[in-house]
Amino acid sequence: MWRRLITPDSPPKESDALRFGILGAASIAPFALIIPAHSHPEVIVAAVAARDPSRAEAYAKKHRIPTVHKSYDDLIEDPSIDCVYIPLPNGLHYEWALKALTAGKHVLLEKPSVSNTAEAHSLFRHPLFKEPNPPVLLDAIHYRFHPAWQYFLTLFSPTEVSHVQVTNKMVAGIIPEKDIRFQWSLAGGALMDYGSYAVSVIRGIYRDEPSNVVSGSHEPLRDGQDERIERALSAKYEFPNGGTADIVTDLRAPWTWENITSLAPSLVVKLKEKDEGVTDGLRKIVATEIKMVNYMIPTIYHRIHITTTTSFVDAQDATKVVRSSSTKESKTMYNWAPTSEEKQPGEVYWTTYRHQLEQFVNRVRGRKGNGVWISGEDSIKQIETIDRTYEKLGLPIRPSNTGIQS
Ligand SMILES: NC(=O)C1=CN([C@@H]2O[C@H](COP(=O)(O)OP(=O)(O)OC[C@H]3O[C@@H](n4cnc5c(N)ncnc54)[C@H](OP(=O)(O)O)[C@@H]3O)[C@@H](O)[C@H]2O)C=CC1
Ligand SMILES: O=C1OC[C@@H](O)[C@H](O)[C@H]1O
Repeated sequence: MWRRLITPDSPPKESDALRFGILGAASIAPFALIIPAHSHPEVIVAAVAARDPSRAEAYAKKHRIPTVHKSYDDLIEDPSIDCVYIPLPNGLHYEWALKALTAGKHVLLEKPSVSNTAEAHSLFRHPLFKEPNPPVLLDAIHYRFHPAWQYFLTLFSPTEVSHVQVTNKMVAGIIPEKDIRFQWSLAGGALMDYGSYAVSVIRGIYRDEPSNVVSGSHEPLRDGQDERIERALSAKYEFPNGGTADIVTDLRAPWTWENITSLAPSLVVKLKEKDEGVTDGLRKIVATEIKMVNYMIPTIYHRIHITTTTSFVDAQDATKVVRSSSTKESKTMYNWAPTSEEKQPGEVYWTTYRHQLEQFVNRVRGRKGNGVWISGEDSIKQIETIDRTYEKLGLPIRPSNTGIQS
């Protein structure tokens, strides 16, 4: 299993395999595309371009990519390329996605899809999507494609949810201060980066948009540095069903025991308590809490803990708990359930990125796939929630390199 995470089975490529090009010699590309492509018979990573061609050469050699283009534009104009993967800094996503789509390429776009709401509207509602045979564009929120996440969503109905807590923290030292994530001009910030997963999690769990960003706070990268860029951020939301959500994100959290032990991003969903009526003067209340450990890298390890607490309270005074007991079940889902009507392709060693690639290729090929997808409207709402959060906290909306502003 561990070996196949890095060196998965490599079936022969089909003669009409899709040819992908990568913009930038980015750190995430081996995990998000190059390794997943090995096990996909319909995907070839055919080309890469970097601002510095010698960097692209070295990257191509290391990852056995046959073609190196002199510039991002050259790669996009290469008629042999079908799909472009864009792992550029956030602030460049809009510009290069639009260029690639306009050139007729399908686009796998790293998260967060764009810098702000205006860019999101302009990109995902672009007139080119109304033309016949439009290209495919996917906002790469990869964890949503894994069976563990899809299984987790079947454990409750969104209307039952009363509270969600999501924590995505990294300890200091992992991300250097000069990183793209801390640069204003490149649309950096903790909420744009690790925090964007937390935003997508709460929206995915409620299957709705927050009715209100209630409150929040943030911490700057370091005193005296660009105050528009947050190192850490927390926010509270309300949803139309009356439920709430809290997100916490930090890209340089202090090395406390609590932060180290919470490195695997976790989330807790509390369901609305169920009142099961009164018998012999006692009211039965059932409370359910579902915790998912490591929703982001579930292939390596994950657990879904379901705790059900049944309490009997005085029918006249609910604060008097007469007796209470809990049961706990733990579940995992490393592959699609064998009982599903149509067995989905998948292996236990497939990462979230590999599952994502499977569905991306299905869309490009016009195949139904398993139905897991992120629509353009979903991507717009994701960015709108990020912007609403910044506004509530008094932080500026991230800038656009193309002049498009909210
Ligand atoms: N899906 C996931 O799990 C993850 C997604 N990401 C997302 O992927 C994107 C890239 O992240 P990551 O790979 O960590 O970043 P890197 O810094 O490793 O890569 C970014 C690439 O962007 C290019 N680039 C172009 N212009 C600039 C510029 N002005 N400054 C810096 N780099 C520039 C560089 O390419 P060149 O080689 O041409 O110089 C560089 O290789 C981000 O949007 C991030 O949010 C990141 C990590 C995980
Ligand atoms: O997308 C991401 O996921 C993993 C994090 O380490 C990273 O900062 C982020 O860009």
